[in-house]
Amino acid sequence: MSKDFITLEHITKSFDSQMVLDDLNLTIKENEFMTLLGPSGCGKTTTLRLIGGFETPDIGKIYFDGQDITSLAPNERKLNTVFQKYSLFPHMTIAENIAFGLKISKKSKEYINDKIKYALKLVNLDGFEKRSVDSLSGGQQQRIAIARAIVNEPKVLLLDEPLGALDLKLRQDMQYELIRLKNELGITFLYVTHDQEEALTMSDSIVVMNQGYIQQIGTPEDIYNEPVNAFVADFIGESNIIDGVMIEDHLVEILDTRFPCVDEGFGQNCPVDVVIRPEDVELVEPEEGIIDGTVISIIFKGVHYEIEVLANGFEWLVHTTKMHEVGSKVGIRVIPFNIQIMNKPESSDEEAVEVDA
Ligand SMILES: Nc1ncnc2c1ncn2[C@@H]1O[C@H](COP(=O)(O)OP(=O)(O)OP(=O)(O)O)[C@@H](O)[C@H]1O
Repeated sequence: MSKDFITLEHITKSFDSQMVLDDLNLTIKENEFMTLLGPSGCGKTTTLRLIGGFETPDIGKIYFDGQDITSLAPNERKLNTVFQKYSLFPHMTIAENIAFGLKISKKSKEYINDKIKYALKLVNLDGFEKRSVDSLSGGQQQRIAIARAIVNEPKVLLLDEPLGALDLKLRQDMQYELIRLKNELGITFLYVTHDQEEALTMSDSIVVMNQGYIQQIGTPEDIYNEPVNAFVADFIGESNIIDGVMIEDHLVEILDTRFPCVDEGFGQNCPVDVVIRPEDVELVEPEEGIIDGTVISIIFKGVHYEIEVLANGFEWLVHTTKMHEVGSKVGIRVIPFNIQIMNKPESSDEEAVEVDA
């Protein structure tokens, strides 16, 4: 198991009396690719900027490899940050851009030239030294920004939506490049995105945030398959989220219908949130399922059809490879294992969730 590398302890941060982070605790392991994921304004960038040294916490401590770095300036931390706007210097060549940090730290010409070659090779842009910034595509510029960060040999790369400006195909290519870089260089990555698919693809672990609180920390599989609450389930992938009542262990009632499930220990007649993924809903002949409904819309999505079925007043989202017709009657079946039961939040305010990082 890798050692703890960056630790945030009881971090609180406000701007203009607005609390943005409230008692945030987080540990990032060495060589981990950790992603902060959450809706706009939930505090992801602020968390990254605190670690990078661009903001100071009101309360709390930040440790890097055992050392308290809370009050160190950004250039005194062995971290490099790549922001969404890659901020290359337009009047410099690619080589000059990459060399910028190394020149400031007064490295020899030979060392700098070797590093430029090495970094360009790593980001698959060999031979681009003399090119101007203008002559590069957005994706190539982004790769140069990453190369510029890498030559400083940071132990940690902080990436704030670094692929946000790229089109889908380039994003996907760059996602693979970043994973490759992480594996080749053994750098610890802290990555910020609001794109759940990107987070699921790239991360060793995902931190789901909402309104300044951590909702869940886990592997992509954990977060997708075992969301701790309806917010996480809704944010990560599509879901049917339905009010329910736990009748007893292994039996939940939703939409006036009883569904067998595998959960237990909620107590009798406990109100719960029931989450069912669209790919886990099976459409069968009427009366062969647990509940009957009518197909109200069908969209072809390439790999599957996205179908809405109205059953007992609820519009079920279903992903299936089988064709159906709008207006047809269907039965809905869900195997007990695919029904996730969650406690309802205690109040409408988002609650902090105790997590083991
Ligand atoms: N320097 C600042 N001054 C005042 N308010 C700020 C400042 N920086 C951030 N905030 C506020 O703090 C909250 C969290 O911002 P933050 O940028 O951390 O969110 P985020 O999750 O990264 O959002 P996004 O995905 O939109 O970038 C927002 O309400 C934002 O307006």
